[in-house]
Amino acid sequence: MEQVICVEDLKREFVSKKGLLRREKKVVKAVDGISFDVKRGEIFGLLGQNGAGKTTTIKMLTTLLAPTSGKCEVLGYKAFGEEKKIRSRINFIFGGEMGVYRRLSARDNLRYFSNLYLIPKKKQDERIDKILELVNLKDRADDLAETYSKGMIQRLQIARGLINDPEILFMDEPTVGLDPVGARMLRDIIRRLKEDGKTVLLTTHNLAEVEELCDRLVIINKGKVIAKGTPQSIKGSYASLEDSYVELVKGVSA
Ligand SMILES: Nc1ncnc2c1ncn2[C@@H]1O[C@H](COP(=O)(O)OP(=O)(O)OP(=O)(O)O)[C@@H](O)[C@H]1O
Repeated sequence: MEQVICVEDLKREFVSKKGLLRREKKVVKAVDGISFDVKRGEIFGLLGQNGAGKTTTIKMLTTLLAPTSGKCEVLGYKAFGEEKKIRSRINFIFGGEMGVYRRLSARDNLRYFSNLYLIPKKKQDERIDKILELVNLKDRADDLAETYSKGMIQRLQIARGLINDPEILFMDEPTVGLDPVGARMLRDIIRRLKEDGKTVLLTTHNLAEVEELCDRLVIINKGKVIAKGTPQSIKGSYASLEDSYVELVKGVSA
């Protein structure tokens, strides 16, 4: 299978000033030499405790943040240096309620983002209808987003993330704050994206979700990879992936 993400010994440091006179430098190694790859069509999980370096990694992969060093390639191009070749072919969704206009309907939100991506007017209606259908928003497509539930807003965010028909969709905690029904609907959508041939890289703190959805995953802790493989291989002889995860994280923190 074709590799669409390749990360090797990737590092990102942040330097901040501390102390009363802000003369002391503090270096945070947010991502400290991680390596993994993602193949086309996979649902790939990026897991780790708060502050492990997940968002920093996603920002580098989505061309929003420059690495300090290491290899960070997406669709065969350098995420920093060749970002123009990547941007039109990927998209990302961050959990929470940012990224859509609440004073517009779902349809108008999607028209707006279609225009930003320079999607020809002729193609827009067909694509928007198809996406609204996929995320189960067709019935409410013309109501203002401010009247939507949290789950509907989250689905509208996914719709926004699909507007450029991306080959890779990055999702940072897509089911955060959703009730069980809403979260399940979202997982169904993610599975349908895979059936459609898309690659999905997601972060989540929900281990059952990872077990259910992900083909492979990597667990990072303090910027370093502590485990990678299929949910089954990481679970090993533990009763659940969660048990195995807790032991792994405890092991490196001891
Ligand atoms: N702009 C920044 N300046 C300084 N430190 C930063 C910056 N961005 C992130 N960090 C630090 O880098 C480390 C990794 O942060 P990151 O947001 O990548 O973690 P995360 O795994 O996404 O966490 P969470 O699950 O809480 O979202 C943390 O220690 C964080 O404080």
